[in-house]
Amino acid sequence: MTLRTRLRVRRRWPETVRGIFLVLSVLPRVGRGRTWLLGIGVLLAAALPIAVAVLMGLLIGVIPDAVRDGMDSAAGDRAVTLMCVVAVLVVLARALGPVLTAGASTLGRDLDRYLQERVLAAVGGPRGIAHLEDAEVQNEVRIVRGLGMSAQRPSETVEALPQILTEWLRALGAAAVLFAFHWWLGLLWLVVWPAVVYRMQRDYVRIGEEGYGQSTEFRHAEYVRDLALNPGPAKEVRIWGMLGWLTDRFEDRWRTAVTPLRKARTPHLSMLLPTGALVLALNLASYGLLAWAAVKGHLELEAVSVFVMALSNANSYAVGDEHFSLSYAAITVPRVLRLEERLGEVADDGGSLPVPSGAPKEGVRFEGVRFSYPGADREVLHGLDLTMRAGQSLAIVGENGAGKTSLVKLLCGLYEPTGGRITVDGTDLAGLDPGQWRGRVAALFQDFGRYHLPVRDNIAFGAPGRAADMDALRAAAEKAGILDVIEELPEGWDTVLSREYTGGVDLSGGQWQRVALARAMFAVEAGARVLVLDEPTAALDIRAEAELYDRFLELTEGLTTCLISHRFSTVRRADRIVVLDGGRVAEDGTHEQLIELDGRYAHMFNLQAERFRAGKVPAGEEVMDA
Ligand SMILES: Nc1ncnc2c1ncn2[C@@H]1O[C@H](COP(=O)(O)OP(=O)(O)OP(=O)(O)O)[C@@H](O)[C@H]1O
Repeated sequence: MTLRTRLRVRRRWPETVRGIFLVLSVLPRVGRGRTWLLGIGVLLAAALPIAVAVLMGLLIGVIPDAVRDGMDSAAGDRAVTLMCVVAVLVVLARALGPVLTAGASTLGRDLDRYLQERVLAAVGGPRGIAHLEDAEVQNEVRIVRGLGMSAQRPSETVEALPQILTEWLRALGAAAVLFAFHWWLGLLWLVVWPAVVYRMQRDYVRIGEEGYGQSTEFRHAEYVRDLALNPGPAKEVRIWGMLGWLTDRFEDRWRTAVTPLRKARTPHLSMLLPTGALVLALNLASYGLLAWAAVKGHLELEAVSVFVMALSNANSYAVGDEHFSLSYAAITVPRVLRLEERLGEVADDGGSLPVPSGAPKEGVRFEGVRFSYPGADREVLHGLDLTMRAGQSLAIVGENGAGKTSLVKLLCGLYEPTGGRITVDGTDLAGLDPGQWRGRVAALFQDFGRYHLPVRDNIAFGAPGRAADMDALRAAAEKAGILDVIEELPEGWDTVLSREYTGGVDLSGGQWQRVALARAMFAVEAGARVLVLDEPTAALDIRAEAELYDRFLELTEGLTTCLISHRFSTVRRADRIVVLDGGRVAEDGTHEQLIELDGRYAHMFNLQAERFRAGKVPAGEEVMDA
C-alpha cells in the first residue's frame, strides 16, 4: 500500500493520530536502520524504569532476610545480585536518554530535508505553471516553504517522539502493573490519562490549524515585508519613500493574521479545570487505597514498594512542549502529502508520446486555439489559427495585452489551451512527452530569470544536462555577445552574479539580457529546435541591438523562431509577420506584403517611422533602422 493510499485510508482518523501515523510511515524512507534503532531504544527506555521498579521491590523484600542471615547467605547473595543489576539498569536508562535525543534529532533533520525534497518534486511535477498561480496551492506552498525553518519543523516531532513514546509506554506498563493491585484501578489508569493527553493534543492541533488558516494574510504580510528587505525593489522603495507605508501595511496584515491565533491559544478553563480535577481524584484514590492496604497488612512491603513506583510512573505523561511538537506532525506532514497528491493529479495529465528527433520538421500549428488564464473570466485568445513553418522566423506584433506572450507560453507548454489544439508536425502537443518538448524549445522571456549564482550556471540552466560542456557554453555566450564580459569578470565563469555574495558582481540590465539570451542559445546548442524571443532587445543599447539583429539570421539559422517585439526595425527582419488583435490573427504576411496591404501593421510601422523622421527618438535608432 503506497503512502498516498494510506493517507486516504486514514483520512477518517483523528488528525493527531493520523499525523503521527504518517510521520512513522515516512521515517523508514528517511532512514530504515535508524528508525528501527530508535524504536528499540524507545522500548528499552520505557521498559528499564519498570524493571528497576520491580527489582527494587524484590530487593526491599529480600533485605530483612539478608540482614538476618548475613551477606554470605543465599538471601545475601540475592540482595547483592539484585543491587548490581539495578545499578546497571539505572546507568543504562540514564545513558539511553542522550543517545535517543541525538538519534532522533539527526533523523528529524533528515525528515525536514526529505519532506522539502518531496515538495520540490511535487511542485515541479505538473507540465505547466498554472498550478503556481492557484491561490490555494500558494497557501499550501507557503506552509511547506517554512519546513525546516525554526517556526515549523516536523523534525521536532521526531525529536519529541522518543520522549513521548517512552513516557506513554512506561505509563501504560505501570498501569498494567497496577492491574495486580486492583484490576479496575489499572483500567482507570489505562483510560484516564490517555484521554486527557489526547484532549490536549486536539487543542494543539486546533491552534495549529487556526495558524495555517491565516496563510493568505501571512503571505500578504511577508510579501510587503520582503519588498522592504530585498535589494530588487529597494530603489523604488527609497525613491517613493514607501518604507512607512510598507511597515504600516505589514503591521496591519500581521495583526489580522495573529488575532484569531491569540484567541485560539487562550486556554479553555472549562477544559482545564475538569481535566485537572479528574487526574487529581485518580491519584488521591489510588494512593489512599494503597496506604489503606499497607496499613491493614493486605500487601507485603515489596508489593507496596512496587505499586508506589508504578503509581509514580503511571503519572509520567509529558504535558509540556513535546506534545506541542507533535502537532507539527498532525498538521504539516498531511499537508505536504495532500499537496503532493493534488499536484500529482495534475502531473498525471501529461502526454507520453516521444517527440520525434528533428521535430518540428513541418511546423507548429495553432488550430482554433482558445485560452483564458486559470480562474480568469476573460479569454485572451479566441479561436486563434496560426502556422509556424519549420526553419522560418515568425514575428508577432500587436498592442499591449493582445496576447503575444500568452501565445508563446502555450507554445512552450507552460499552459494548456482551454479550446482548440496545438500540433507539432500534426501531433497534438498535449499528447507529447512534456519533458522532451521542453528540451526542444529555447526561450528568452521578457521577465527572464536573474539567478544569484555563478554565471556558468546562469547560462548552463538552458540545458543542465550539458553543464560541463565548456565549448558549448562559450559558443552560446559568444553568440549572445557576452563572452568578453564574462572572461573579464573577477572569477571568470565562476563569478556569482550578485553583490549579495562575497566576490559577486552585478551586471547592467543589457548584460543580464545577454546572459539570458546566452542561456537560450545554450539550449539551442543542446538540441532545441524552436526559439522563442520575447522582446529580446528591450534592455540593449542601440549599438548592441543593431549588432544582434545584424546577426539575427545567423542566430536563428535552421530554427523555428518566434519573435515578439515592438521595435519594427527588428520585426521586419523576420521571414513572416503576424498582427495579433482581439485574440486572433488580424494580418499575416511578409513586411513588404503587409506594408502594401496598408492595414494595422503598415499603420504601426509608419507611426514609428514618423517618430524617427521627426527626431522624437535618439538619433542612433534612426541610423540603425535605415
Ligand atoms: N498569469 C496571468 N494570469 C492572468 N492573466 C494574465 C496573466 N498573464 C497575462 N494575463 C493577461 O492576459 C492578457 C494578455 O497578456 P500578454 O502578456 O499575453 O499580452 P502581450 O500581448 O504579450 O502584451 P505586452 O505587449 O504588453 O507584453 C492581458 O490582459 C493580461 O492581463
